[in-house]
Amino acid sequence: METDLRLESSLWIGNKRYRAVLTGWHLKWTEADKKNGDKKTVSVPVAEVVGVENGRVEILPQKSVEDTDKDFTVFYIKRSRSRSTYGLLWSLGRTQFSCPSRVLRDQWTNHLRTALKTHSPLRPHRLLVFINPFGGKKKGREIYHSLVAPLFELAGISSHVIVTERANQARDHLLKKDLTGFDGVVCVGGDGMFSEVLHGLIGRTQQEAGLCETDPAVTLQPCPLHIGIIPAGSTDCVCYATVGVIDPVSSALHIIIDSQPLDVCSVHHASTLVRYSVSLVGYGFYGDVLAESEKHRWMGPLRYDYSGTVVYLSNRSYAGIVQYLPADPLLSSPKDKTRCLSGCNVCSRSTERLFPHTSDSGSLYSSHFSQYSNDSEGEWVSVEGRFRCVSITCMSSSCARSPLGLSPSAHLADGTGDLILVWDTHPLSFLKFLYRHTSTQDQFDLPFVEVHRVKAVRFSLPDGREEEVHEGIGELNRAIEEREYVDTVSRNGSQQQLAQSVVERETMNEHKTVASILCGLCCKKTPAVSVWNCDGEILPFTEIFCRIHGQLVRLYARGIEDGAAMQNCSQESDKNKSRCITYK
Ligand SMILES: CCCCCCCCCCCCC/C=C/[C@@H](O)[C@H](CO)NC(=O)CCCCCCCCCCCCCCC
Ligand SMILES: Nc1ncnc2c1ncn2[C@@H]1O[C@H](COP(=O)(O)OP(=O)(O)OP(=O)(O)O)[C@@H](O)[C@H]1O
Ligand SMILES: [Ca+2]
Repeated sequence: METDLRLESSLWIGNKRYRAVLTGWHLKWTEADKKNGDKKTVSVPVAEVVGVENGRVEILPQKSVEDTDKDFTVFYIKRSRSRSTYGLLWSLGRTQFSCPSRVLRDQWTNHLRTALKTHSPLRPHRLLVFINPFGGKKKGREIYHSLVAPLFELAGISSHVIVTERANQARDHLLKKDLTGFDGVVCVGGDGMFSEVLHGLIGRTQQEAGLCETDPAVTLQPCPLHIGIIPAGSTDCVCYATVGVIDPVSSALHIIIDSQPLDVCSVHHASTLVRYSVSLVGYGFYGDVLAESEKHRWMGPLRYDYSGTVVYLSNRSYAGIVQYLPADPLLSSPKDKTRCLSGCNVCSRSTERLFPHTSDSGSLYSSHFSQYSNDSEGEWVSVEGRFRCVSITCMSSSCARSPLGLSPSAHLADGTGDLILVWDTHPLSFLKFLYRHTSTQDQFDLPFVEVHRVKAVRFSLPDGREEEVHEGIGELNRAIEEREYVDTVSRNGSQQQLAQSVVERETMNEHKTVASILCGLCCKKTPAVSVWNCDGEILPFTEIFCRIHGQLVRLYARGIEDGAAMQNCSQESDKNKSRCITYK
């Protein structure tokens, strides 16, 4: 294969002559008329070539085509360090080559296109795109059409675009409409839009597999369609934690070339499925911040800082019983100070453990899944007391507020979650814990903080506590519970019932806000229970059971690329290098 695709000739860039070589894995060009010591070689991995066009072509910021006979343009991934984050920004690199003849030009473009097909056969061809026109700064439509669509076109990807008109439209579409021919689903929006797509795709996959999502013991079927995220929301935590930067062009380029499995946590109450989560299932502080922030939506993203301050000053802690099933401690630890970066070994080994019959389990695209296998599990552990917060996260949950995240050493795809227990403590100590999230200081190195790598968690209230539940919150929960039940039944029922459930869910959201506002106004008492924050949604139940499903979905991403680590890649084999070369 390598020899078939090999092509070597002189090419011109501007008025300089280069020796260009296409091998199976790389396109390289070296200045020809320089002394050996001054010769610089640019090497682009074929896996990072986005597209090849005849003529002298530009794509961004505006498309322009000069249809000349002897020229061709190669577009590829270019990296730069981001000032504000740890990940690397990707942009579209472009080089225009001139050939001495049209025949040679056609030979180059044909060889390059064949190399792309051979080495990147699993790139998406057709995508379903949902744009939330109201997410974040309300720029979703503009971002997609000006920055993303031109890149998809260049990469030969066709897309069907739906601008949503209501909440849950994307989820409902994925649950019931024909998805034949689509390789993946892209959401343009924030974590809320991602969550809609996540629920739609997981639900659809289980329906088609005839599996019952409500049973926490069931091994769920991994989703065959990939999910892509174009960040255009308020927090964009899932994008930040899986790509390392909040940048629509970087994300569009990842959608074109990448694949990354992701763990998902299912949250259950009694025998119902409540929700799925990938970033935060949090009780106490984070639940209270979310509930408080719902009253101040008009503040935009700032509402979280305002609500965080209000909740911090209210100085609350909550009683609870936390039971957890520890993950195998020999595999990794949340305190091992490692980071899950692109090509992470812990995650690759987990792929082999979770799907042992997959032949190419370590490769970028392994789309066949087998049954979930239990490794050496420990015994359930139970702790009881008062907590400032109880958080479960399947990944680091890094975001702009906390660049290393809730659990800096958590892994995207190792089949485990991290349980963070913050025991009741002095307000200043708790502030110290919160503040450490904003720096590289270890938030777990505090005497009132525990962190455990887990596979499942159960939370319950101590005996008698339920009766103490604050009236307003109790009412709120009952109202939501009723509607959530209707919603769950409807998802497994007829289309008419499903349509009914959409109306019910929207009313439920209004009830949530009204009930919490009334509650805040009518009563100054500290509530005995908090609420759960599940990826930015308030859960209608206090007693829950969570289970981590290893690599249940796949994103168009590759995990965070670390600038420093990239430069250590120079000694890698050609195949690995294709994932870590830096362009200057
Ligand atoms: C002194 C500075 C302390 C800064 C503390 C920063 C901690 C930040 C931790 C961020 C964790 C994000 C987890 C991701 C959750 C997402 O799935 C979800 C959906 O988008 N977002 C939220 O629920 C939104 C939740 C947003 C939570 C923000 C909490 C902000 C706390 C501010 C506390 C200020 C205390 C000041 C006292 C004087
Ligand atoms: N057309 C629409 N009208 C109203 N709501 C919508 C629409 N489309 C999607 N939504 C809902 O809007 C919510 C927030 O959207 P999204 O996550 O894209 O933006 P965001 O700015 O990050 O959100 P948030 O302000 O909640 O952080 C989602 O939960 C989604 O269900
Ligand atoms: Ca994980």
